[in-house]
Amino acid sequence: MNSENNILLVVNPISGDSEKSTIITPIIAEAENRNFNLKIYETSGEKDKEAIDSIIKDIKPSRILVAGGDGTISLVAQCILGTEICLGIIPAGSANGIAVNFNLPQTLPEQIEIALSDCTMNIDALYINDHLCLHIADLGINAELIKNYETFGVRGKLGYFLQSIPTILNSDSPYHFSIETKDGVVEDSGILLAIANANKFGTGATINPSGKMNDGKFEVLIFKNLDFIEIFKTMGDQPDMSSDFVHSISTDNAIIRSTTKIPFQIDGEFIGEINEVTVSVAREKLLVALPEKFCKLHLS
Ligand SMILES: Nc1ncnc2c1ncn2[C@@H]1O[C@H](COP(=O)(O)OP(=O)(O)OP(=O)(O)O)[C@@H](O)[C@H]1O
Repeated sequence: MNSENNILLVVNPISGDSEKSTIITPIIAEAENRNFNLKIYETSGEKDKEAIDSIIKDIKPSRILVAGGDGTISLVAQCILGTEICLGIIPAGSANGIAVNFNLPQTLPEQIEIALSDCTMNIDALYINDHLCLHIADLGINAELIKNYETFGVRGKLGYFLQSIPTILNSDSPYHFSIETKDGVVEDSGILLAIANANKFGTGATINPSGKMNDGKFEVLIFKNLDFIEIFKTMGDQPDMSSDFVHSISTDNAIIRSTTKIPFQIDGEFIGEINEVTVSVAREKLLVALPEKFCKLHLS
């Protein structure tokens, strides 16, 4: 049984290269306003999961707020998946792909309001080769870009931009993929294969407009080429992309194979170069506090 008034705030002090006191102080004030008992845990990068599991056991929070990036959100999600503990997101990372997907507002007071609100939804999580995925994983040119970005030294959007052209020029794509689902095996080739639980990347590009995060399914999307007109369309919320540009398969289970090893990333973290990926929807859901508009769209 969770203690309704106990709330945990998990802060990653290094995420997004930003000072966190400007986030923590207003959260402390709002928790006092609402008579919550707030405990703060600062991540160290070492054994954080064990430490958070132990605090959860100890104070039985009804909610955990995360002030960090996608990596910290994923860490907390692993601790609370399948429980009644609600996740509240205060985006404070470099890319914030998960927050962008949920259309979280830009200002801190609005973010705190949503993170503490009763507008909650149980969302799907995916297991991909034993890693948890809440957002989007992909094989190909985007993962290659993330790998190059991580070793480049220039952070933020400029770093991605500076890496994008050499990455495209030096890429081994197109790659050949075989996608096995319960409906059979599909063969296709492309520059990028995305496994999408969510709708859009942290850049705002909507690659999976019809995907729902609470339908027990995910989409495998094979992008065939670098068609700049089609890529431009993804900047809208409901892009009507040509089937010559993207091939979409909706499923709850898949094994994806390729003839060569391909760069692979999950939720913005470069995993390595691999040629086989097994994906399934987790039986347990993740309870998240979200903007009303997002919940309405997904529950309609
Ligand atoms: N105190 C710390 N010192 C060094 N590294 C830390 C510390 N706390 C957490 N980390 C590391 O931070 C990483 C997670 O960062 P996170 O994803 O939250 O932020 P980000 O990378 O800036 O944002 P995003 O994932 O949105 O791009 C993990 O690798 C974790 O081990």
